[in-house]
Amino acid sequence: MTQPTIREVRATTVRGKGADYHDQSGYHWIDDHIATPMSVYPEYRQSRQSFGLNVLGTLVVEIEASDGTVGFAVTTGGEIGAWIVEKHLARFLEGRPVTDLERIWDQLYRSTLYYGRRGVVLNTISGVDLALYDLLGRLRGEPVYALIGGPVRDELQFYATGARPDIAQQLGFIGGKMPLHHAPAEGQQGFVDNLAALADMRSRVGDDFWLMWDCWMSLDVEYATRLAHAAAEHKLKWMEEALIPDDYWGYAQLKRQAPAGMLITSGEHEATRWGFRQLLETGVDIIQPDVNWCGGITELIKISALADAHGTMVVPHGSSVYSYHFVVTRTNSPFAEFLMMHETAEEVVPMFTPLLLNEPVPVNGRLRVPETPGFGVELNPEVPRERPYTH
Ligand SMILES: C[C@H](O)[C@H](O)[C@@H](O)[C@@H](O)C(=O)O
Ligand SMILES: [Mg+2]
Repeated sequence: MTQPTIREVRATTVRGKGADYHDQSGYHWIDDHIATPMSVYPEYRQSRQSFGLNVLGTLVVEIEASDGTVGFAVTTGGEIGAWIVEKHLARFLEGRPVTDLERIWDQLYRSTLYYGRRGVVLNTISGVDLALYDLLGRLRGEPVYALIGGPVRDELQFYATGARPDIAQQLGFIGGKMPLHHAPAEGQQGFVDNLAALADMRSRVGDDFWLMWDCWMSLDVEYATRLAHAAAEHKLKWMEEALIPDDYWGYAQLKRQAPAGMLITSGEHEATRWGFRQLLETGVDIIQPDVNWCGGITELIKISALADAHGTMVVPHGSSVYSYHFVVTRTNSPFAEFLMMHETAEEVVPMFTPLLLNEPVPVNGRLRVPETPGFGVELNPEVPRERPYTH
């Protein structure tokens, strides 16, 4: 039986919410005075959108096979990603067998090295790789998790990221990760306010519920060390992405200086097996690649094996069905992240809403990954998309 080949690759864009989940309108906890590397500039402290966290928008990659079957994936990339797909990457896909995942990934990565290596280029390569897996699953009538080794557990368990870990606890999640609100530039008052917020949440959830901080690259080693030691009395479980991703030396020092028992984690803005090799060698306790940003499933399989050899857990940054199909197949990924995209983090809503139909969500903090072919989701036809470039 001849293998279907790739007939056409199409890149479209969406503005507002979707895969660029920071692109919210109106009040949203995810854009409310969260510490960032830009916090050194007072005018950019209140809103991450003010410095452009939502400029990219959503990229949708569709790949049509010779028999008319279409697979797709969504990621953060917008028009830049669409240009890269249509003007550069399409040539390595069209005409090739759908099963050529490794060869295609290698050519996409090598051919963009002179301007890629991570960031929006790897987001785009990830989107292509995920669309290929979705297409292969649809062609074979299999969920993606069945293509990459099959489930090692019956269901996933989740911690929730958002402003209300106390509500996440009531909803059945195993922990709550809060955004850190004040960076070093906000001085001692910011330090005190950070701790007060943690102490307050600890008083609401009791001693055993996991509480974590997401520091979103906003700290330096000295401040992070002091904050970690001060947070220990409130049983902070992990301090996430304290430093900028390139400061591997800082992560190694922070890991050495952190209180015994407190986990140091990072990785959502890292990409490829080479980037994660550097991060793993710092000794961090958990790496958190985003499968929509690190290179897709083809690359995350390699990253996960490297981590496993280091005895390091892989808990992918929340990316809806794309991480669920991966996490359910890996023994060193014992739980997953669910990002609370409800504006006050008080309800469970689909992460990429309203972009996808049939997007599953955890119930009581747990989820059985659907057996539907591919990633099991469809594009919502009511969400307008544009195709800014063709080839
Ligand atoms: C909540 C964090 O500030 C980010 O918005 C989030 O995308 C990411 O860091 C996470 O770990 O969920
Ligand atoms: Mg994070």
